Amino acid sequence: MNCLEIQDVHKAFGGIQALDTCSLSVAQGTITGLIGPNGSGKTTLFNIITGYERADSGQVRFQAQDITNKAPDTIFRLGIGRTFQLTRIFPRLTVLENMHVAVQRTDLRGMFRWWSASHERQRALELLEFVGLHTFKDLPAGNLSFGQRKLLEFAFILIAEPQVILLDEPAGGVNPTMVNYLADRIRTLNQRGVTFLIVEHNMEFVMELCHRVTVMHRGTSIAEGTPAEVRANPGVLQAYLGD
Ligand SMILES: Nc1ncnc2c1ncn2[C@@H]1O[C@H](COP(=O)(O)OP(=O)(O)OP(=O)(O)O)[C@@H](O)[C@H]1O
Repeated sequence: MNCLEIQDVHKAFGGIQALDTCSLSVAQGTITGLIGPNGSGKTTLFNIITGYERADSGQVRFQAQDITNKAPDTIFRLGIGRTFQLTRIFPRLTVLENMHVAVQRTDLRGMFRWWSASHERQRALELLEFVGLHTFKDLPAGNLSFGQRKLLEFAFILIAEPQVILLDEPAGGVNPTMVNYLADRIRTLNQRGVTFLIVEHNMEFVMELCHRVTVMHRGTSIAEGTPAEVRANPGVLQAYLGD
């Protein structure tokens, strides 16, 4: 079953057609990679799925429900969490305080009104432990490395227990040990039933981690399959070489 379906989405920025009749689907319970050359429309597609950009036309469905152009907080509440290419943390607050801020953000406040302060703290600590940051909980988040900040952002979205998680370049600028650790956390969550859609330029990471891979080129999906199928597809190499 597909949990996410994108159908014939168009999006232009002025004269630039960022998405052009873009269709793809993400099967429930998979880790799906979204790859493609720079400027092929991957981040624009993420922004449209999560409500940060409006589609000019086309449809986005989540669990068979039309979510096209709904507000980001509505989509988040429905169960789609995402991270961004650049991290969004408060550097002078501690790691734990950053977790509390994440809970307090408007889009989460309504969902967790019933949380007591102690429950919130316990859940925040559990998630910090899950992403391996619990020993840093009392340090300013600004002291964290770039990779650790990405793990902290990952913990933010886990607060809401999303069914689908969209990760935008999770391995970009992150050292290899941290990349392996992140892959392990993604696999663990996937085994618990979370579906992933991951934009990533690190091919080794994508090919080892993902069950399915979709390739974008000039605003549309040009190939889809297992990592081995995509790797063997001559059209994919052509897209990267710039036809
Ligand atoms: N807000 C915007 N205003 C104008 N043009 C934009 C905007 N966002 C994206 N674009 C353009 O749309 C096209 C697709 O960009 P997008 O960032 O979605 O590609 P991408 O595949 O994510 O690239 P990258 O791998 O470099 O992150 C590019 O030509 C880009 O310059």
